[in-house]
Amino acid sequence: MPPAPRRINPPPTREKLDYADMAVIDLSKAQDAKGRADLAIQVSEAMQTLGFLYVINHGYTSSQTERIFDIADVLFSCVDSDEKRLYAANTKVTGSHQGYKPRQSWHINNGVQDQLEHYAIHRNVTMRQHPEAIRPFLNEIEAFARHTHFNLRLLALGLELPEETLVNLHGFSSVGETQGKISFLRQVVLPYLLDKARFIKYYPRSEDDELKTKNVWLKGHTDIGSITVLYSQPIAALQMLGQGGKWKWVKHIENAVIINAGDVMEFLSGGYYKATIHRVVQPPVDQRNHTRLGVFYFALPDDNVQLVPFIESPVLQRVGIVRRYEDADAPTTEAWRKSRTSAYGYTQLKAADNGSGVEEETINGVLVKHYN
Ligand SMILES: O=C(O)CCC(=O)C(=O)O
Ligand SMILES: [Fe+2]
Repeated sequence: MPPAPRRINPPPTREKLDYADMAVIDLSKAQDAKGRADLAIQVSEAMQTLGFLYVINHGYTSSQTERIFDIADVLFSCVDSDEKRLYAANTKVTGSHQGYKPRQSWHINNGVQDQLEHYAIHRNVTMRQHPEAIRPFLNEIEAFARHTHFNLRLLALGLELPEETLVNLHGFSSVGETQGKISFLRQVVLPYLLDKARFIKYYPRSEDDELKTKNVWLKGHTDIGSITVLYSQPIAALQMLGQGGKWKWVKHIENAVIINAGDVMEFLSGGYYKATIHRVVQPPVDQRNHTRLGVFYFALPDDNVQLVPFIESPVLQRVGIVRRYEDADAPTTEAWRKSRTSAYGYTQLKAADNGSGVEEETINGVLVKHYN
């Protein structure tokens, strides 16, 4: 394997934080059908309540995970600013994140721009050119992206869909059959063939920026796609909006991944799986002054998929479907992804009428909220 500079993280914080009580899904128990059925129930419950869960024993060893973080940092530490400009995503125009997002391109609050840089790579790593320093690692990034298939089986099982069908569908790669009624399996399994890995590096900010934004680094939001997979790392900063409107910290678990559903999953599951609001804030005192590196996997269905709820699911037939729009008005993934992505951080948000401090925008007829 080509060498990558080693990146050393600080130890986990010693501060007592108000942590979210998230379910821990142990994938080593997924060896047999009974184990998988039990896990599916746990996943389903977690997705309907907190909307955030941990997965452990996901098949990557700690050193494999560390290696991915080292590789991710190459994109930020080993590429100079001229070359970064060459590979800029130009998200506002393209509605796509592929490439670099430079620091200070999104508005956070009170005139303060973000201090995070990110790089997104499509699962098919050959789709675009990448900076020279990262080229030796593209095979490993592709393997990493493929590695994340596992979550979907459990999420689909939670909707009482046949497990074997899912397994068989893992090799499914055609995206041309999207006319007529598309099955949920296809909509939810397909994403893993089509979406992207994203690496984010957050830089410490000035005291002035901290004051003006009340320590918010990335505003409260729901994710755009179906599922986000986030590799747990020790710098505390991620918070989710818990029941009762209280922000809870997400605790680091060594070599766990954190999974949450996004808007698309909420649409497809008729509100059954919740897209939970989360944000990033300044880390606790003993972890400030460090950069914070994040490794993510964002799943999105194929661009042609119309985001209508999966009416075949026995679970949804029992509990009922909550629609955010009429089926006839449902956006395609492409329309949703492009308008959400190009608006994020760039549009002027409107304060909600109820004085709650929440800001709003309307995307494809769906009200999208941002929290401070
Ligand atoms: O940095 C994190 O922990 C979360 C980032 C996030 O929410 C996002 O990129 O959508
Ligand atoms: Fe997010």
